[in-house]
Amino acid sequence: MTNGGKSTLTSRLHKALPNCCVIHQDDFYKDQIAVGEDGFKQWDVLESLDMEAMLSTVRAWVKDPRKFARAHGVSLQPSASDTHILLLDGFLLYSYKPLVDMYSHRYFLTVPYEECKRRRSNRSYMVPDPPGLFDGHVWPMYQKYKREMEQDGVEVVYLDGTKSREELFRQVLEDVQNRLLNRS
Ligand SMILES: Nc1ncnc2c1ncn2[C@@H]1O[C@H](COP(=O)(O)OP(=O)(O)OP(=O)(O)O)[C@@H](O)[C@H]1O
Ligand SMILES: NC(=O)c1ccc[n+]([C@@H]2O[C@H](CO)[C@@H](O)[C@H]2O)c1
Repeated sequence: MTNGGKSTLTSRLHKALPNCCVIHQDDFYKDQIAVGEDGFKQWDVLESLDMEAMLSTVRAWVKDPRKFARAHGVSLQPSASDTHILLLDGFLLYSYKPLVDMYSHRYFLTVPYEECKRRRSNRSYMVPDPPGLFDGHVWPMYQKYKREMEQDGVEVVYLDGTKSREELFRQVLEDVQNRLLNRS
């Protein structure tokens, strides 16, 4: 969800994991964002993101992670490990069918409504939120997509975004490391 702490956690994991690349969904916003029936620019709908371009970027990593890492300035471990990790950071990652089944791990950070609204009110996006956007658009869209995701049976590991940054980082790092070990 918005302001759950995704970018903060992603950045920590990126630094800690070897051979690790990151793709941010926010980098795939279209140039033109439509105005909806709710009267707001539709920042929080899937149609405002160029998901085909994001999918192509993910596929480029899948095809050749080394080449992808080099092209994105990620330094690779010269030695043994042939494990490559791609982190995706985004608020609508589990609502775009072509990507959903490609993930090996799915995490979902949540915070209560009040905390989400409080954090959001302290943020300054490239385009500032107009008055009423949170309750009139952001929150209802969050609820809609989350409901659809659950109805579609997409399995995610929910993370409590009110935990400290350190605790969240440790929890996910441990989980990822365990899964990587169990895989081999
Ligand atoms: N574990 C945490 N505890 C308290 N505050 C946090 C925590 N993680 C992040 N924050 C703060 O919450 C705000 C949102 O964090 P962040 O940018 O990581 O969220 P996000 O989910 O990527 O947001 P969005 O995608 O909606 O822009 C920031 O001000 C950040 O410093
Ligand atoms: N990245 C942007 O340009 C931008 C502009 C306006 C609003 N947002 C918000 O970012 C969140 C996703 O990270 C969504 O909730 C958007 O409303 C982003």
